[in-house]
Amino acid sequence: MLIIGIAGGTGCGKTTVVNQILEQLPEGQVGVLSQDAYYKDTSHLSYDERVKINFDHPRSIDFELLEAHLKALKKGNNIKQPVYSFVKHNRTGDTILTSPRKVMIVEGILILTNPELRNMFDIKIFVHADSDERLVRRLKRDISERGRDINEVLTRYQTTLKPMHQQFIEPMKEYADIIIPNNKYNTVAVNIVKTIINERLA
Ligand SMILES: Nc1ncnc2c1ncn2[C@@H]1O[C@H](COP(=O)(O)OP(=O)(O)O)[C@@H](O)[C@H]1O
Ligand SMILES: Nc1ccn([C@@H]2O[C@H](COP(=O)(O)O)[C@@H](O)[C@H]2O)c(=O)n1
Repeated sequence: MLIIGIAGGTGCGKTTVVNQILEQLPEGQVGVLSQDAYYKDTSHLSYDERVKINFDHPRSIDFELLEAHLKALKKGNNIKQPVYSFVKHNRTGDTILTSPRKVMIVEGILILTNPELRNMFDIKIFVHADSDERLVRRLKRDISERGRDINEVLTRYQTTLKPMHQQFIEPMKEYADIIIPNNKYNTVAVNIVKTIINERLA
């Protein structure tokens, strides 16, 4: 199994890059684990308490479960990937049955901060977009898709997102094998990653 880790700040385009990679590749050969599915279970908290969580700090992620799932897939076992709701700030209780594939992609803002997980990646990719571009994208996406308003996004950006990005995410570039500049759609870089994957699948 070839395991590719794709990191980068919120709104840099990780999900978009993953979807571009998956386009035209043979169906069922490449699987995806999203760090967002591994936000810790917060069922014991009220909604008002959940809203206040710092979702950009590594402690908000259930890395133990993510690592256990990746190890299980590597051994050839199926896993049940949790489904997360950005509206409820919690897991929904549903799961998605995920089978091992020849190539597994793990994507998320903080996946390179965890040394055990980082060591499992054969290729580490960091997607870069400037912070103003990421903020604009995040505003548009969170308002249209994640049930937020402008005040929520900007307050979260100033209080947690920006400082956590500087403290935990940006320094992870140091570990990257490939940095994809993504202020604009970058088909050249995506095609290079696709070529590497196709070689593995051949
Ligand atoms: N290169 C790009 N140029 C313009 N918009 C982009 C680009 N990449 C992604 N987007 C848009 O920005 C938003 C955030 O992208 P997404 O892939 O969800 O980022 P991430 O997964 O890193 O948070 C989405 O609405 C997406 O369509
Ligand atoms: N309940 C939550 C959980 C996370 N977030 C934000 O999501 C961002 C990470 O996801 P991307 O798809 O943007 O990489 C992260 O910056 C968290 O602030 C949230 O808003 N609510």
